[in-house]
Amino acid sequence: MDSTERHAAGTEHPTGSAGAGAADQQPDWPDPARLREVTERLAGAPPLVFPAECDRLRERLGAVARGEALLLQGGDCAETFAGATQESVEGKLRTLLQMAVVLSHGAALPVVKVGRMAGQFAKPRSRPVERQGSVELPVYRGDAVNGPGFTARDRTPAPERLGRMYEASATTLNLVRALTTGGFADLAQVHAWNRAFVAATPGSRRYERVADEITRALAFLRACGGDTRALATADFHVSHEGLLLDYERALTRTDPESGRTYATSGHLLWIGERTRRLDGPHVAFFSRIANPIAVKLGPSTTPDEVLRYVDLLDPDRQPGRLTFVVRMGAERIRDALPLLVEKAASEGAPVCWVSDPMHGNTFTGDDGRKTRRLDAVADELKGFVEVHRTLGTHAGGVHLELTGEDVTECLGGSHTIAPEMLSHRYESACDPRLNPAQALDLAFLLAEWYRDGTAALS
Ligand SMILES: O=C[C@H](O)[C@H](O)COP(=O)(O)O
Ligand SMILES: C=C(OP(=O)(O)O)C(=O)O
Ligand SMILES: [Mn+2]
Repeated sequence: MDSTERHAAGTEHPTGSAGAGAADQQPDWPDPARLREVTERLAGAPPLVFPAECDRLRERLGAVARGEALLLQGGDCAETFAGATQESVEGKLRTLLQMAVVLSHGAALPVVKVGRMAGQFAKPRSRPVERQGSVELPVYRGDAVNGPGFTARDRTPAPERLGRMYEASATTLNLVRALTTGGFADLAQVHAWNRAFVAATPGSRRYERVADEITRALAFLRACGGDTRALATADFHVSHEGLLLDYERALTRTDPESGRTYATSGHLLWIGERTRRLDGPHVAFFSRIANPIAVKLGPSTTPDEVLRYVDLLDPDRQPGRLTFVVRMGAERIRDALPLLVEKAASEGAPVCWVSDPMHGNTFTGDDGRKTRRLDAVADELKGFVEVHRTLGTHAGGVHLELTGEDVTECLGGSHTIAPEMLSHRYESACDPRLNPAQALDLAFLLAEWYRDGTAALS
């Protein structure tokens, strides 16, 4: 058996198939032979990301763990193959870069930018099937698995989609790399976009103050002989939920220099709330890859579980290796988070704490669409910052579902989206995303909380 075959076979693979029981949330592939063919091909394909890039992100996240930087992570809930276009990738990048400038100014810290991009094609779901009238079909699990149309043909999991996931990820990464090393990320240009947003935003006096300060800071930088183009190369990495273990195992590679094994499907992978079973195959797989990794923590998480994740996933206590992304809901964050943070701090675990204020605040509106109120999202984020301020720990950043297009999927914001507007442009393949104005609203609020504290601000 050559190394390619070993990768595909699983049992002798460096990331193995350990972990009790079957992996949660895996598709019911109807044709295992076809699945094997596809994963064997992927096991011989070039890596999408390289070990040195993953190590670099881990170092940058080490600064977040030490309180010297912030993490901004964002992108679609579910990427689609059709969405791997220049326009769509540019829009998300632009929004994230704009947010990063605002946050960096507010917190006076560098911002580590990570897209939910170039691999976010698979979804865990609450229910395995969807029923419409008397017809029941497998639920849509992301373009990596099946199609969104409510037909048996679309909904049958098709392994060749894993090959298309690899290709769409490569296309997206190519765009990300080109855009972040070209003039697109020039700080002066990004700030000009922010000024345009502020000018077009109703009641934006508070934003104007921040935008004026950034304008002055840029003028000062130039006066000192600095060059905003020197900042044009944005350090940008990509991430996704490492959900489909067949795909992830096929794309692991062992670095001949260090002998360490990396998932090469993305720089950072995370374990979702639905697959974080301590004795499960996802945790076992993640314990064997050297990438920076994250775990989503929902409201049922206990302090002891937090410690077990640290022991299993970051036994060397390496700053930047492990990030906890908390998604409790606005009503629970202030009660549920302190015990978890205190437990990790008392053990000296050098983890990053990041808020996902989206997934605990989803509800289904009268028209049957999933949505989120920006007020609730902001409230959870504020609660997250408050908890850390009270404990004297570092609120390490934010993880958001957002898009660069003017969609109408979440409610509220300074360009108010009202419930009757949801149908205008609801395009998400899964969960409702912030549009660029809502994402920037949140960035300006968060920047104020970092700068001035949360107490004095509404
Ligand atoms: O993105 C997260 C989950 O996949 C999503 O919230 C699940 O949605 P569902 O409850 O509609 O299955
Ligand atoms: C599935 C997701 O979140 P969670 O695992 O936190 O529910 C997600 O980030 O899209
Ligand atoms: Mn989601």
